[in-house]
Amino acid sequence: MTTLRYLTAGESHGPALTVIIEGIVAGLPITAQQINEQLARRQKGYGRGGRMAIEKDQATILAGIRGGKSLGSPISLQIQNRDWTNWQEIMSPQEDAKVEERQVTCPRPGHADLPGAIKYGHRDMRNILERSSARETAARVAAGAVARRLLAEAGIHIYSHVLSIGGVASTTEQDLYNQATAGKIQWEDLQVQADASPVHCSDKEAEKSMIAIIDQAKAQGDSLGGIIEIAAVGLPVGLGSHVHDNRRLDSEIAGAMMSIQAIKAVEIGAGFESARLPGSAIHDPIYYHEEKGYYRRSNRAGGIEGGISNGEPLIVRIAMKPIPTLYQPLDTVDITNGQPVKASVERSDTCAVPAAAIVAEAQLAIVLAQALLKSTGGDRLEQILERVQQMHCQAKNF
Ligand SMILES: Cc1cc2nc3c(=O)[nH]c(=O)nc-3n(C[C@H](O)[C@H](O)[C@H](O)COP(=O)(O)O)c2cc1C
Ligand SMILES: C=C(O[C@@H]1CC(C(=O)O)=C[C@@H](OP(=O)(O)O)[C@H]1O)C(=O)O
Repeated sequence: MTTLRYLTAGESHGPALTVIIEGIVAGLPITAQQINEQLARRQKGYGRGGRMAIEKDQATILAGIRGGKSLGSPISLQIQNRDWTNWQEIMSPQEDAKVEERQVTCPRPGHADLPGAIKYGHRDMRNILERSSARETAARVAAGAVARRLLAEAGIHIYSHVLSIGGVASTTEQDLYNQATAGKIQWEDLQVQADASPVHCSDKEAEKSMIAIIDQAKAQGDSLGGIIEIAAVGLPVGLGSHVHDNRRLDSEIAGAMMSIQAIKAVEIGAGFESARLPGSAIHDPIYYHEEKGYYRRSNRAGGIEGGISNGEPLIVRIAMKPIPTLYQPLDTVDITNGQPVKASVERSDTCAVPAAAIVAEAQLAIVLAQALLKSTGGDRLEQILERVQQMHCQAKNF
């Protein structure tokens, strides 16, 4: 069984982020430009703070790719932090680093500052925030870009859009995914529209209200979360398994989504709605067509039954909490003297929901590539692709 794994390293204001991806088969065409396109998508989005004006994320390929194709060896990627030049004396690994500067001693409610400091015994909570920062998601998106190249070869594509920000919800956006699921509009067109929108939502009316509410939150020193929907199409039947807890595709997806900084809830298909309705209104009746094989006319299961992909589009929704750093900070306690104070203010985003959508696409790509490699085995791309074709044929002719 081929396993795909990855490991990131890097502090937010350190010299660079690094990611090593192991388990990508040989022969996968992949370029730095394709990785950089995904990194650029993550950097867009209305409501981000000053840092995004400093960074221009680009991946340097250090290992595992030669002549535009994967070798089968671990792939190593690096993304420079341009902001490092402003932090090198403070963040230096050398003993003479100016660690007494920019110390954080007033923990921000909602961030990892206090529990992290207590756990690791750091009196300067910068030692926690540097790694708990979602800067690390750039490395995940780079890994996800490699995974999505593999998926694309196998005919699997991933899309996302924003459904709501700070409670301002689009009334039509959800319907677009329903129409795409029903084959009435193209998924690609939807993605182009979402990518062109500053809030990653194709509903222009909702976009205006979302921008207005972000502006308002910023003016008030507040922050906002929101809801994102992610879809994967082209999956063969049979990714994941019902036989063991950690082989269920839905459990792997939920874990990956919850691993994204500030994501607090995950739904697959009808999700929480399915608790409200009777079985007759929730489960998707099964039909058979000579050309298509088995299919559904609805997709409330969101493409997974029994922990296994059923061939329908995979639909995942996630909720992001508001950014914890507030320019009008909440009450906290100064850990140097136990006195009540206002929380530390670090340069911060007001809303990062559009960026989190791209991170969620990357996480989904990684989980699906892992599941694909587990089901297909193989060491080279053509072996994977042959097996995927076989899976499609077997499902159709079952
Ligand atoms: C793309 C992205 C950007 C973020 N930007 C900020 C930020 O500027 N300031 C901040 O305090 N938190 C930001 N966050 C959220 C924190 O990283 C997150 O709230 C923190 O890790 C604690 O969340 P947790 O309890 O889910 O781990 C961002 C999250 C994401 C996904
Ligand atoms: C750097 C990124 O996001 C950062 C995530 C983040 C946090 O606390 O999570 C805090 C901010 O960092 P800084 O204080 O350096 O501006 C964000 O900018 C990024 O997405 O690349």
